[in-house]
Amino acid sequence: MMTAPAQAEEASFEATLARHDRIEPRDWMPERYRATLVRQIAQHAHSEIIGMQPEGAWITRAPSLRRKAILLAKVQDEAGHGLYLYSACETLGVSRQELTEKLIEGKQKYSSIFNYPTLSYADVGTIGWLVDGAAICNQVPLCRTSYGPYGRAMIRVCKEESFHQRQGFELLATMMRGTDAQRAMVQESVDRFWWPALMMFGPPDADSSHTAQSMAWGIKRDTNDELRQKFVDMTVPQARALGVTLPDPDLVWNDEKGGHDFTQPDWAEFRDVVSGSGPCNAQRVAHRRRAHEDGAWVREAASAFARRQQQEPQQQEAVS
Ligand SMILES: CC(C)(COP(=O)(O)OP(=O)(O)OC[C@H]1O[C@@H](n2cnc3c(N)ncnc32)[C@H](O)[C@@H]1OP(=O)(O)O)[C@@H](O)C(=O)NCCC(=O)NCCSC(=O)Cc1ccccc1
Repeated sequence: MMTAPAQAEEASFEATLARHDRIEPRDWMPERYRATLVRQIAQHAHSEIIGMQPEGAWITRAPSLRRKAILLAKVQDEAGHGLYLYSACETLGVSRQELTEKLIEGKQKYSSIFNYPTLSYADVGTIGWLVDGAAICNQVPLCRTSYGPYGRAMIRVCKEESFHQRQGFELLATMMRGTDAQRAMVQESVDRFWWPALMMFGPPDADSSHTAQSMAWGIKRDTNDELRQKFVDMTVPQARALGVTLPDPDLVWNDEKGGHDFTQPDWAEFRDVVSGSGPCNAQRVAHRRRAHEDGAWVREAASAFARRQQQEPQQQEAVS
């Protein structure tokens, strides 16, 4: 039996959701709401951090100084997105340290897309165009998510992602104006990334364990299938403008539904990748673990410095 104060708290939580208002860190929230947010925001933060690897691998091999500067800035933005998201998650009572440990122990997920390799420089453009394009489709509605710190983090993230998407499109458009070999490189890259990009939205609604509850709580604003459809409809005219073919012969406009019909990705492959058997899962997590371990001395030095500053404020002032 719920006590009267507990009932009042729950009623206030429900009323906030009904007004499409925000739940803030100090507000009462059901434990399952909190746990769902920690799961989703942590997965999102880990995706940004692991997502630095496939593109980061090309920084030293960028074809020009201009492309190198652009790629460096993009990868750096992704680190920033990871940090905002870890901060949003910390408002729910878990530390970044805890979340990082869960990631490197394989106890928390990150997006399936980053378990595929980047085999050519065109992949940098395709990731910008398709992967950031899918991320925008998914994240713009999350600016209206019911948890305040998550929604506010999404606003800046989306602005940067939309810039990333345009740089990817511009890179591919430049290659498409180049040689036959460059055009073939773009097409081959799009052929590889199309299906994994469709998987980014998660399993079909009928197999999605969390969608119904997350929609009821206003954490998610659209279902996985709705967002996938939006992504396909948005991408088809862009592919036409680029002059690339999306690798789905059954991709056609359907007047009746006002959207495209398209082939579903291979959901068995998705399950394999999510459960750890994708082409790069082991490599991605090992790399993140190594970076975390190699950075231990920096964390220790920063903590020692902060402790010393607290202990000797006057001395510090005198030095500065
Ligand atoms: C839509 C979904 C991803 C999944 O819906 P939900 O309601 O949460 O789950 P649902 O019941 O439908 O699924 C059942 C199970 O399957 C899991 N699973 C599902 N899909 C995936 C997947 N694709 N990969 C791996 N796992 C997936 C799901 O966790 C659950 O497992 P669990 O029960 O926990 O064991 C949602 O969490 C969301 O919107 N997240 C925020 C956005 C976000 O995280 N974006 C990341 C990309 S950011 C980016 O790309 C930026 C960038 C660009 C370029 C370069 C670098 C960076």
